[in-house]
Amino acid sequence: MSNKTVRQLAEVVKIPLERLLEQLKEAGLSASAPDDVINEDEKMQLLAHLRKRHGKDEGAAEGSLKRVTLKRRTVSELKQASVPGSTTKTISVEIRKQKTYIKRSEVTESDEQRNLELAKQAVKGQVAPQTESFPTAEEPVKAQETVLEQKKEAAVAPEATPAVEEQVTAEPEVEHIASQPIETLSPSLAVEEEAEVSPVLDLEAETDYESLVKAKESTEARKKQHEKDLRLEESIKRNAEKVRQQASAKQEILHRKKQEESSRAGAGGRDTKKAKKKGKKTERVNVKPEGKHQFEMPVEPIIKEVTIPEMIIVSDLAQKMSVKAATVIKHLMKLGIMATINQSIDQETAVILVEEMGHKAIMQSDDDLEQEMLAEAQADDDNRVELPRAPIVTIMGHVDHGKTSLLDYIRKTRVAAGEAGGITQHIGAYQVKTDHGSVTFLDTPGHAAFTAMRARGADVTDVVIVVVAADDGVMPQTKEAVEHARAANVPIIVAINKIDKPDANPDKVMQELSNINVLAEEWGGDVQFLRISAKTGEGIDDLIEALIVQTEILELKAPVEGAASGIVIESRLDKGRGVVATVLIQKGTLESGQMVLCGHEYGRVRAMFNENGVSIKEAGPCAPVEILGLSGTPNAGDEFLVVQNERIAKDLAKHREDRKKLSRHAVQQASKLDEVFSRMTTGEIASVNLVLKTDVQGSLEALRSSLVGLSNDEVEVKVVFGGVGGINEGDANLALASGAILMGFNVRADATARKLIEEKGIDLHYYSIIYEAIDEVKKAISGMLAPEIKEQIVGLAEVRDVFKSPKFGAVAGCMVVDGYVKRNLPIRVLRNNVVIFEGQLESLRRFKDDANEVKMGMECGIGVKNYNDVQPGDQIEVFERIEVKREL
Ligand SMILES: Nc1nc2c(ncn2[C@@H]2O[C@H](COP(=O)(O)OP(=O)(O)OP(=O)(O)O)[C@@H](O)[C@H]2O)c(=O)[nH]1
Repeated sequence: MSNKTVRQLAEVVKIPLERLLEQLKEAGLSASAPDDVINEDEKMQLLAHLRKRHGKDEGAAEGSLKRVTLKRRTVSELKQASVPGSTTKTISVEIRKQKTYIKRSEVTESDEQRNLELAKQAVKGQVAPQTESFPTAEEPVKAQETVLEQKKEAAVAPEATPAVEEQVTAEPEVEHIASQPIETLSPSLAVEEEAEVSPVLDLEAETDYESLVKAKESTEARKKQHEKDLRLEESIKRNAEKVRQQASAKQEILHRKKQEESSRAGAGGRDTKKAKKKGKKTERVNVKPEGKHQFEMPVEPIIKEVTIPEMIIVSDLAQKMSVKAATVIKHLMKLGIMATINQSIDQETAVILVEEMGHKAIMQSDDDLEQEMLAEAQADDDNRVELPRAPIVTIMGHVDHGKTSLLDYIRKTRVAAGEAGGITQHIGAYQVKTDHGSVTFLDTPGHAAFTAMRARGADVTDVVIVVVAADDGVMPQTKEAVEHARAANVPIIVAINKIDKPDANPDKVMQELSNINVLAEEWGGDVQFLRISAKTGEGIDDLIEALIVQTEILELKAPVEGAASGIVIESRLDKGRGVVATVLIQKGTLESGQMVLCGHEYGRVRAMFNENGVSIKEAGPCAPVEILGLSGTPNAGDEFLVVQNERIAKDLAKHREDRKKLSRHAVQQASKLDEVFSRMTTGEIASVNLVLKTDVQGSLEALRSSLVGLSNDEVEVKVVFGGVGGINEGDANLALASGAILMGFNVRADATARKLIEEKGIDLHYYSIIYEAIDEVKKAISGMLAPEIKEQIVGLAEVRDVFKSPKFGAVAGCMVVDGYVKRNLPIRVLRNNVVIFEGQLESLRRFKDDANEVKMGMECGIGVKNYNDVQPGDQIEVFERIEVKREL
């Protein structure tokens, strides 16, 4: 606030000196010369005079002045050397600034609201660029906006200035102005505070000083508003801080809890540590808000009801009793059982253990558990209306007799003609529509597949077509097919094929079949015989007719309504589509999108296709369909059913998987020879089923008739299948499916059959004397099986080469492939799994030394006493005779 001379004032307010002198004179001030000094009071006096002269008092000014526009014009010069060394270029830049201030009262309520919002956003750090704001020096946003305005208005002088330079010049200018002390910008007038944003006033238009005062007032009002906003902002911040504090308090509690747990783990011994290492869940501790444990030590022992399935893993049992596995193992040791944490123990042992530990054991059979779960899974099944259904047919026969050709012919003519699109892919089953109804064919030709399915518990086939070539007659596999179909109690239809061939002799076929008790209707029997040609199609319609007739006799029925169930025919993993399973629906209707369980796999049916690859939404009984969406590939023969929800499907699948792991031998335990009598006496069985394999046809017939002759009033001895040759997988499957005992007379099981026999626990007996076999079965059915000497095979060696030795004769260079070979034990020589010699070892050598025993994986030289016909490829079986105590 300094005094100024009249000249200085005229310069500052930019009006001619004379005019100012005149105005001073009019106002009655003493200053009359340019160098006279004017003080603050005189300035105010001049101001009052000017107001009066324009007839404006304060009130009027207040009413009228609502908007003030401040302008500033600056001209500056920029020096620029474009290239180093060249002459410097001077650029003039003129910048005009304009700012409009709106009186506070004009600000509408909505503007205030928006301001409030802005304040809130500022707290959150989300201020959006504004297009309008107030001249509050504190707002950094404002300065930035001013720059934007300047940029818009900057008028570039004749020497065109690049936009970049313009910006460079304009920006610091504003910052500079904003930070300058107010006084230096407006030294002479009482509007200093405004000057921070409006440095130079254009008084030429005699802008009213009063309005500037008003502007000052409105700025104060805005400031107040701003303060209010700031207070709001503060309160928002405080709230945010509160929330933060609460969160960190929570964090603190969690942290403390963890620390407590880890300190307890440190003191709790090895078990807890181990459990942690393995990533097992440790017991959850509830912490009260004050950080206290909720757990209270039980005051008396808790007696639990422990359900025990047929087999249970030690760790699971421990968990059920809420004790450590080590405790269970300790108790098991007391019972004389050494078991590890992952081993399973049987139900009886588990019950004793549970009772011993003071709990109550509830025995639960796996079947009960599964039935319970299934009952929960399936809707009420009993009250559904059953309607006639199509027969399910399997085609069997000897190699090259025309099974595939017959299937192909039916498929091509029937399916392709009836359905648009024709055959697009292979599917394990397909349905043929006829005038009298439909027929479903299982495209798994051969009795091996048929029996393998049965062995897995899937008796799907209603009728078997046995194909016999008219030019070839009944062959070994024809007989096998007949026997397999009979073992399954399935009616047979005989198709005499290739009747178009000149050398066809259907009568011969009929004759041969009658020899194995397959008698044609026209010969007084009960089997339909049809003459067909899979090549020309002759008689095939009649064959289908015959099938329909057979269906009528069988009165096949199935419910159409309700949840579907059936059998898995085959499954595969498709690269593009995932698991593809072909299922045959036996009951109910399967709909796309339903949850299904197949063996130990499950999933929602994502898509469904019929045998022609056409997408369908639902399928009824006897329809074969491909379904997508299962969790894995189920086995052929697995049962499939629709369940209510995924949880049940998952539980059942897991239960089945566990059961499979635990009880591998459960399936066939019921068919042991030494259990025959006890099962007979309990009324469980009334027949002894046998599968016989012999070295020659003669011994087969002799054995068969002798064994069947053992039947009496109480029990029937049935040979479900008899054949010549080594025991193969099909024989093992048949024994499994028909609950039969396998008997090998001078024959052995091949590797695959051995694996299956071992896996399923099938009872297999080898004999080399017919009398022995008969005697054993006789004793079994009369309950007289006494302790006796049993043979146990201890090793098997394969003959790789044969050398002639002057001392020992033929010496077989062998590799021991199983068990061990011992010098003093008896041996047998096998060729193609048939026994060709039984005797003793003459010599056993490793390199040039005599050996007493040679183990699996080692080579040795074997000389067989009194036998010189050993050949490469033969097998030498070493066995010992041990005494077995029988328990009936
Ligand atoms: N002339 C004539 N040839 C036939 C007839 N049926 C089949 N064949 C021929 O017999 C041969 C064997 O037929 P397949 O259908 O492959 O016999 P398969 O029983 O399925 O044979 P495998 O699958 O090996 O067990 C093929 O060359 C067929 O063309 C027929 O009715 N007449």
